Amino acid sequence: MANFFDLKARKAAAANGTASSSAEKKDDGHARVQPWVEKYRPKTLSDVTAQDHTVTVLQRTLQASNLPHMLFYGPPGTGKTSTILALAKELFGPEMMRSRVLELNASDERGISIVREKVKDFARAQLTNPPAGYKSRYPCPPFKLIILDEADSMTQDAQSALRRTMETYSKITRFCLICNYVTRIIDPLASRCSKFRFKSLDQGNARRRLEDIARLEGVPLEEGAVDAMIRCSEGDLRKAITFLQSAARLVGASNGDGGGGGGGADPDKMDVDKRAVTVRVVEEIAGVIPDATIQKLLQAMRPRAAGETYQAIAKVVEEMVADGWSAGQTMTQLHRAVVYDETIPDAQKNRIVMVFSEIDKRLVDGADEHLSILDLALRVSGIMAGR
Ligand SMILES: Nc1ncnc2c1ncn2[C@@H]1O[C@H](COP(=O)(O)OP(=O)(O)OP(=O)(O)O)[C@@H](O)[C@H]1O
Repeated sequence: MANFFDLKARKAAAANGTASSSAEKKDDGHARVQPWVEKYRPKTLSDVTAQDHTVTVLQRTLQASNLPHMLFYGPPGTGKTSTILALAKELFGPEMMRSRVLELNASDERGISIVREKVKDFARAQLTNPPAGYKSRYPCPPFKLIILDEADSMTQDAQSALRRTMETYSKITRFCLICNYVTRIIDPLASRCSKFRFKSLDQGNARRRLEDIARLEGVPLEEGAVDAMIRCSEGDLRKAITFLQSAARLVGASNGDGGGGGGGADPDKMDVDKRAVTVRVVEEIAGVIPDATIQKLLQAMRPRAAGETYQAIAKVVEEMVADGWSAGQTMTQLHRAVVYDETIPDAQKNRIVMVFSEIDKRLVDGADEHLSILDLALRVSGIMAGR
């Protein structure tokens, strides 16, 4: 039964580790670039990092060959999809994955008709039996698994319809709902599931993973580059790995094709100075304004003699606009810089935050970016000066 769409099949193949190197070659013999997020997607539960509690509980359910309905929730890029795919693979084995697992997540797969047709059809379908001898390698328990990624984007009607399907076919079909916002899952559905919270990856784990990938791909890293990837990705490991791959391609620092040949760097072939991934390259790819620029703006906003403040701020803002930095990005980074600045008293920070929210709304309403940032900087500067 071909339950996977093309995309899903490719994703699952990558998850299964079945994307052979020959499959990565185009007909003309050139290597096709494989996203490192897929290449390094955890293949087993024990490959999943930083989600120890969840992994331990799931490993127990694996030993018991039984699964409850599950709800995985948490921020993007923290391993939710990888975990359920790894679990499914360990439970059913690669051969039976095709007939026992249905994964849906595309944006057009959220309406009630999908739940009524595709999900229900799969949920009530007879189980196919594993080939002889297969069970000795994989538990392959007598149920199927439906993975609904981005379940928080399902309409309320679709979620209500799902509730019934879940109940009716629970003997032969288990569900795993995946979402970022658990509050968007209706209560009757959430209460039928065991909930697993995925947390943002901490610095240590994210660093180890990124450094491992860089080593395997032969990517030299400037000091601080991994920190920059972690900072710019805000706990989203998918984003961080993508930054690493994009940066490596930009500086021509990965082995072979940029899709990675593995095996580590060859120091003889590599001009480390020229080809290392730098902090600046990472920040550029991430669209992050250099720290020095934000500090310059903050410096201009510090209290100074009357009349000079406007000139100092206007000059920096003008340079930033000329460099193409967006108001949104400036606001995000300036906000962080101000909030973490211990020299600014809390009472002032409270007032400053109000200014940020006001300007943010104004920008959403379509106000001019240059003028809005200028206004923001001047008003925050005024508050910092005690006015
Ligand atoms: N905990 C983790 N351990 C190892 N790799 C991880 C982890 N989290 C994320 N990754 C890496 O990031 C990629 C994306 O992870 P995954 O798709 O599982 O995230 P997700 O939580 O399902 O994200 P989203 O909510 O955006 O769907 C994986 O292919 C893997 O390379």
